[in-house]
Amino acid sequence: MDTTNTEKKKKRRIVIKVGTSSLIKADTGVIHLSQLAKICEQITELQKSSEFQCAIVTSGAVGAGMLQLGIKEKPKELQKRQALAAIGQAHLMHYYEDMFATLGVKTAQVLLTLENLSQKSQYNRAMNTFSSLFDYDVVPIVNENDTVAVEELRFGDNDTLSAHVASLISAEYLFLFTDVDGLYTSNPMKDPNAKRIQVVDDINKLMSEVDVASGAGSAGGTGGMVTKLTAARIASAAGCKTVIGKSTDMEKIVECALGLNGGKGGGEVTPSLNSKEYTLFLAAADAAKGKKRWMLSVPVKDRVRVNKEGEEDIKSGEPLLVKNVLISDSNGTKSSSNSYKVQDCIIVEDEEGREIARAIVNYSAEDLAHHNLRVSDAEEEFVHSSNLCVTHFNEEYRSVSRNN
Ligand SMILES: N[C@@H](CCC(=O)OP(=O)(O)O)C(=O)O
Repeated sequence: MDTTNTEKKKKRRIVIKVGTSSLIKADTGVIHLSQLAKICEQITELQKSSEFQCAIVTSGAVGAGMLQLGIKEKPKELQKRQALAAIGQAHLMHYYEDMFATLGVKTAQVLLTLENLSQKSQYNRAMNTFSSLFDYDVVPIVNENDTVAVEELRFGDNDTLSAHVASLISAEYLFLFTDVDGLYTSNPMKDPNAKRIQVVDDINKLMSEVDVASGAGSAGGTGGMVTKLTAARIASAAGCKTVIGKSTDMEKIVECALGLNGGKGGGEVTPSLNSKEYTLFLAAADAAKGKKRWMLSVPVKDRVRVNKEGEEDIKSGEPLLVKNVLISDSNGTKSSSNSYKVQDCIIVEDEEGREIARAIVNYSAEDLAHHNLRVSDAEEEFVHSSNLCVTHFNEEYRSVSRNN
């Protein structure tokens, strides 16, 4: 066979997010070295297989900073946490670098803020940088740039950051490793009837069935189940599958999800996955691309509800018209906090308040609330179709978008 013309095989990209609870021992506050070693070994195996390119999103900078200064309780003041992150980040990277160097893998530190990704030019720069890092066969180790992030432009938690990274690098899988073995119907520590959810293909349905708030994060971390669902929704819209599982089960989860043990499936979802100890979120059949994908990284300013007609239009790729946006009615019932401006990014909800899309709007809340505009400009586009990114996926949405 002529190998000179053989196309270079595209590698499968994977994002692995490791939470504070997996890296710092809760009782002593020290780095969990054996766990860190396991994570690095697992990633080394994937990276050296020539099939995968891996990025790590790691928490633990604040925890490592606390360890350095001998502080036992996480301070409430943001400023102090940001200082601790600055102290701990270098310490954390030192552990990763040492461990990976022993295993023969090179690493890079990438610190990002939501503000970076919300600027299209910086988003593109970051995308290209990741691409070059992968070409150099280096593992990017990502964290939020905690020291400079301002409140309104912070990811705030690394679950969300990891989903943005997965979207940015077109990852096939996002693994959210934590101290629980998946998403439960309620808190398994308190409710003996709590059941683990195996496969999720409709986040909105799931949110109506699950007591998400009960699955809060650990004391050392920031995220919980709510942030994991937000992450899964972003990743799914970007065409990436999300897995939530225990970091101690990392090896078997990664092997199973990626199809490394069975071989044949090549990582595709099979019914046999249903019996594994993690929760798998499926990806959108039609992943958002280009500008629509970038929109997933633009901070959301408000939420707006639409009627059934508006929902149908969004589903079939049509623009959202002014007349289909629900604004305050004569009883004063409001569908949004009315604070968005022209060209802001908002979440579009159905009549029941379930997220269906992200949108960049042509009118401000004030414009819309103005009666004259509503009557005369009802057929105007509130959002152009190129500025609408669907973030809700189930069978109905998939089959509609497939047919278009
Ligand atoms: N950027 C922060 C992590 C914030 C965070 O999301 O923590 P976690 O809930 O443990 O994933 C740090 O490095 O400490």
